[in-house]
Amino acid sequence: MSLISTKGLTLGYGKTTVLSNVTMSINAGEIVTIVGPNGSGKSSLLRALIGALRPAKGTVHRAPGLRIGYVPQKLQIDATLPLTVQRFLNLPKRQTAADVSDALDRAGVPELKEAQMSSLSGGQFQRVLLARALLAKPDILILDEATQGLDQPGAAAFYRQIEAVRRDLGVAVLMVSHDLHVVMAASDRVMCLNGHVCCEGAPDIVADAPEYRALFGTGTKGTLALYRHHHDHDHDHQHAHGHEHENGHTH
Ligand SMILES: Nc1ncnc2c1ncn2[C@@H]1O[C@H](COP(=O)(O)OP(=O)(O)OP(=O)(O)O)[C@@H](O)[C@H]1O
Repeated sequence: MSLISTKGLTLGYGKTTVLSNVTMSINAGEIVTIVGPNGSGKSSLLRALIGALRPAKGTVHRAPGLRIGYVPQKLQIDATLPLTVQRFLNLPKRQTAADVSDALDRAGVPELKEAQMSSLSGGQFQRVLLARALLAKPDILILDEATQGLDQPGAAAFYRQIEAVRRDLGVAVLMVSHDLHVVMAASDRVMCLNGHVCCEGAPDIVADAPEYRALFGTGTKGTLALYRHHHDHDHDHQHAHGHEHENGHTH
């Protein structure tokens, strides 16, 4: 059953198109990962899927009554504000103590309930954001580079937690990630974006993929489980890796 799908989805800001003609669908219980260079439209796609960005063209369809748990790439919290994890999880909607405990358990951080938000490590913070997303009792979790800033063991542990959540709750997971070697192992399907859907496929097929390396550089050669990459087109808008967004929108 399809939870979210798009047809001919084109996204842009003002006159600039950032993503063209995306047709995709996420089924119940699947783990799908979106990869792609900086500025390739990954976050924009997620924002369109959750309804926060209007399509320039095409459509987004969400199953009726669909509940989405969204984990943003970053969340700024005023460090001077005294705010415990428990209180944070009760914003903006009051939750039962049992639901808060259950969400923190599932996110793997039951001990953080009384901790100050400002005292959390990067990995702990992401798990609290995961707990917050779980409070929505989601059919699908949408995570935007949730492991950014975590070291490799931290990222791997986070993905194991996501897999456990999927196993226990049967939620679908759609995530953007740069941790390719970890992600490849954990995903049912991988979508590579570069202004359009560049390729899509099962991650477990290790292939020599020159086009993929052309996108991601060769620095990662040998450390990645590459997937088969059928490429039948050229890119007229390659983005440099590490590209800073011109409009001050940085991650
Ligand atoms: N609010 C906005 N207003 C104008 N342009 C935007 C806005 N948000 C994103 N963009 C631009 O759209 C393009 C795609 O951005 P997006 O954040 O979707 O890419 P991304 O693949 O998620 O990048 P990254 O890997 O760096 O997070 C970029 O060129 C970016 O500068």
